[in-house]
Amino acid sequence: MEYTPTLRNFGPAPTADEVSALLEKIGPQARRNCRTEVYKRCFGCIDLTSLGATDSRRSIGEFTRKAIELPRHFPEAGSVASICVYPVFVETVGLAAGDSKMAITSVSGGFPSSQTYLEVKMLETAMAIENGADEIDIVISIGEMLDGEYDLAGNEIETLRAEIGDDAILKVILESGTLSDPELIHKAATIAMEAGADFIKTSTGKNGIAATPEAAVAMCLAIRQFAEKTGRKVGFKAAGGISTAESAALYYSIVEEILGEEWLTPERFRIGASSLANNLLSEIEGREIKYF
Ligand SMILES: O=C[C@H](O)COP(=O)(O)O
Repeated sequence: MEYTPTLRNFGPAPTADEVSALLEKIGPQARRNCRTEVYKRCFGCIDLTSLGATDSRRSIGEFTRKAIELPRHFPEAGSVASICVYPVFVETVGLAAGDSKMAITSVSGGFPSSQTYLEVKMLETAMAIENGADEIDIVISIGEMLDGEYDLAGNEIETLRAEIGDDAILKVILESGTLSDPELIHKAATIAMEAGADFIKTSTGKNGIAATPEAAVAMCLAIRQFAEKTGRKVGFKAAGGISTAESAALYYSIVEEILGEEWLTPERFRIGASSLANNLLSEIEGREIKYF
């Protein structure tokens, strides 16, 4: 596929000082948002994740059954947004989920390093969708981004977007902790959105520094600029190392402040997490819950 290198300027990247100032401003609201109503909304935005080396068809089947039964055990909390697994378990989730409407997210494209052939990324993605994935999470080519090979990084995403078409939601992970610099995170966000991402996502949770509030601010600003210029409202997914109810409320508050209420639904806001659900359930129920 031909890629036209068109890294357009949708708006300036924030400086580190601007990011800090915005976070300081958001702090009080984030503390006020540490309350049951917000925790419930965060719960409904979770991509409930199991991406372990020891995952098996048995363990993922059990994980899925527990996720499906959440609203029955915890009606106040309700359901999560999706279950997120490795592609080889998409079919397992689908079988265990039965007639439930639980969405299935599959990581793909050589997750978590993205270091494989584009053809392999395409085949892995096509197979995940064929097996029932509704949403695909891929990782931007981090090394190429660090080397300034922006067209190459964008080309890959665009090719995978074309492969997926409208068959699934595409989330692009920027691995913001590795990119580190707000300007580079902002650039990666823009490249991913231009190449067709439906969501941009902070981290894999597998490569050192995971989600940070600073990266979330840089990404949400890029989403806002992109929406203002193109009219397309790309979603934001915070993921990697998010385990406390307070941190979920902080990411919620960043989205609320920068993007507004219309982003605070599972259509535009997700939290990818393997160890957040019990803590949110405990806050919502007002007692310690160890369900997962
Ligand atoms: O995509 C989701 C992340 O891999 C979850 O990371 P976590 O296991 O640190 O919560």
